[in-house]
Amino acid sequence: MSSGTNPIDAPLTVVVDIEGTTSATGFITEQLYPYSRAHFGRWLDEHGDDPDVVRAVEAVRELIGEPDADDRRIVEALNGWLDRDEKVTPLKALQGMIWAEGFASGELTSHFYPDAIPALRAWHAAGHRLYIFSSGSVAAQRAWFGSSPEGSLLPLFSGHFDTENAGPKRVADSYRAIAARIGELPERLVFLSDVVDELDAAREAGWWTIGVRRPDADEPYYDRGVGDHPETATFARLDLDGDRPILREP
Ligand SMILES: CSCCC(=O)C(=O)COP(=O)(O)O
Ligand SMILES: [Mg+2]
Repeated sequence: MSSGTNPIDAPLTVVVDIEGTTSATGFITEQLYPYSRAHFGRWLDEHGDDPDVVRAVEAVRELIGEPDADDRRIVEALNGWLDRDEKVTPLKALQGMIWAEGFASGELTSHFYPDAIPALRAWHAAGHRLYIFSSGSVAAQRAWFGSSPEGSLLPLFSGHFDTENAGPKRVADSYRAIAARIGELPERLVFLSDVVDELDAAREAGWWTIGVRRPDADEPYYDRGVGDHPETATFARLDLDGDRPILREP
């Protein structure tokens, strides 16, 4: 993919995580998770023939090793993963479909830290390409960023990556796949996340990393910290003007 690679003096490309980075984990676990829990059964009833739902249900059956699992058992498995906040791809796929409906009807709203939207807008205006890499599915990402309190932020983004189209977030090959997909050299890519294992994986792939540690983050994320990655509580400190990201003094 070197033909699509940005020139070395082009602005750095920024890839952001959502939960714990642009947005509060507690908001997602307290608003979005219960909403999906309340709607899994209805969704399978009403959309069971939709090819995306069929694919997700088959993936659940395979993961739980029960090829004949009925809808009741599928919902039970989904809720079990939700209870343990396991970022399982078919769970995230079904949540994304359900949340998209919730956002469209106005039942759901999204949350962004006060520094996140101004920084994303400024980086975009300065010519940085922006992408999202989240365990939340692409459908969930589009619904979330499409319904921000300041209107749709989707025009700011050049693309979306999730565990289905890129791979697990704690695996370096997922970051290599993203770099290849967007035609960018690893040293031109900056990843922002609250999870140290994700930051480690991105760095292993040759990316710059910034650990985002929000003061209001729930345990265990805040307590785990971001290891030896540069750390900030706010996007406002991030200077992307040079050939590497720099954190300004707070
Ligand atoms: C609002 S998008 C969906 C959020 C979600 O379900 C999730 O698991 C987010 O995890 P992240 O990788 O963004 O920390
Ligand atoms: Mg996160």
